[in-house]
Amino acid sequence: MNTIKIEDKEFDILLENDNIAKRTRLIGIQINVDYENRCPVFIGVLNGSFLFMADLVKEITLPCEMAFIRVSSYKDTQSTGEIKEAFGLPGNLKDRDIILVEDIVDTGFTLAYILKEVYKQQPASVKVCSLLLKPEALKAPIEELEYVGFEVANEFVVGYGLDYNGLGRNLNHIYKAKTVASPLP
Ligand SMILES: O=P(O)(O)OC[C@H]1O[C@H](OP(=O)(O)OP(=O)(O)O)[C@H](O)[C@@H]1O
Ligand SMILES: Nc1nc2[nH]cnc2c(=O)[nH]1
Repeated sequence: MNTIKIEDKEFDILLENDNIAKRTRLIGIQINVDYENRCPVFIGVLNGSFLFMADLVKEITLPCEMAFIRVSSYKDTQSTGEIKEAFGLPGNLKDRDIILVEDIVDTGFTLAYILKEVYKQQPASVKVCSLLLKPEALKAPIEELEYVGFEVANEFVVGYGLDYNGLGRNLNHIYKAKTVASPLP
């Protein structure tokens, strides 16, 4: 199906699962080469990364460890902005090679927060592997962003782990929100 509807919103297909699988395989091969003779720790950022993380690590032939973290956002009572909190970050990352796995990097705020937390533990190295990147939405460059599956336009996407109002994470393909044509003047 090339067009789907989730609640009030229509989506067009953007990336078919075959295409995602091929790109994931290539990224896995590259990581196997880059981390030869090392034992990286893959840290998936929940919820969105769960399918990509699962498919990616199946391509990894190195000895490696895995963990998942969850980042929550909430507003502080002093109205000084949004505060994030990370749950589940392993506490033994000193001198380890870390690969953070994301489904999407949009503004980059989530990743900036996670990177700050990870560096507190003095890891040997930190790289980021994200299936999707929205270059036009990124607020500041992320030098750790080493592996990117696909660059996408600044449009809302859903499927293969990514949700719309909690729905659509189970979709096999990735879809983009249909733009509503503005009425003629
Ligand atoms: O670059 P940013 O603008 O910070 O956006 C990227 C983050 O947004 C999504 O997570 P979300 O907070 O929606 O949680 P989810 O993974 O549970 O859907 C996605 O999984 C990234 O972690
Ligand atoms: N589902 C979804 N989550 C996001 N988080 C940041 N950008 C997006 C997006 O385009 N789609």
